[in-house]
Amino acid sequence: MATANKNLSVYKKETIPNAKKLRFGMVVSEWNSEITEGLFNGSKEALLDCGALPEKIVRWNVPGSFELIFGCKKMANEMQVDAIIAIGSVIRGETMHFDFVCSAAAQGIKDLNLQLSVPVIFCVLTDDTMQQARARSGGKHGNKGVEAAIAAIKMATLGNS
Ligand SMILES: Nc1c(NC[C@H](O)[C@H](O)[C@H](O)CO)[nH]c(=O)[nH]c1=O
Ligand SMILES: CC(=O)[C@@H](O)COP(=O)(O)O
Repeated sequence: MATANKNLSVYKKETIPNAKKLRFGMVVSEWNSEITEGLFNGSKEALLDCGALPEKIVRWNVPGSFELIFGCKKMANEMQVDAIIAIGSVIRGETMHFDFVCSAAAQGIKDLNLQLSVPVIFCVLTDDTMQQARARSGGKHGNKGVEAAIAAIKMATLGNS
């Protein structure tokens, strides 16, 4: 199902475990900061809505989506967190760089989920246009940051119920 047929911000709160005991890491790319700040705000608001405590959410910034990989690895190794949300926005330009950054970020974060003991949630928008990115970071299609927050809670409590 394409995003266009699903609002990214919709969740049934009663089906989400309470997050009050959970600690979250959020690694945020500075590239396309209008978009990544929208993703971060949506994600943090959803975590708080589901019971997370502000003092149990730690944020680090990295230059771009490629650096999300090292930033998440460093956070997992140095901070006591139950899940990490990797937030980025890659928007196609004139060259193939888009393809390499998107692929590297996806593969790198996938690899972290194989290597680390904490889940790393892929909250990286990969859009052809700024319009598409705005639509998915709080616009008409909702906010992928919300979707990522719910995924983080579910993965942090996987197997507990
Ligand atoms: N063009 C975008 C980038 N490019 C930068 C890379 O992510 C990386 O920081 C650089 O290659 C140095 O290692 N990053 C994004 O997150 N979004 C883009 O649209
Ligand atoms: C995703 C990118 O790196 C891209 O936005 C950079 O733009 P360009 O391909 O025109 O150099």
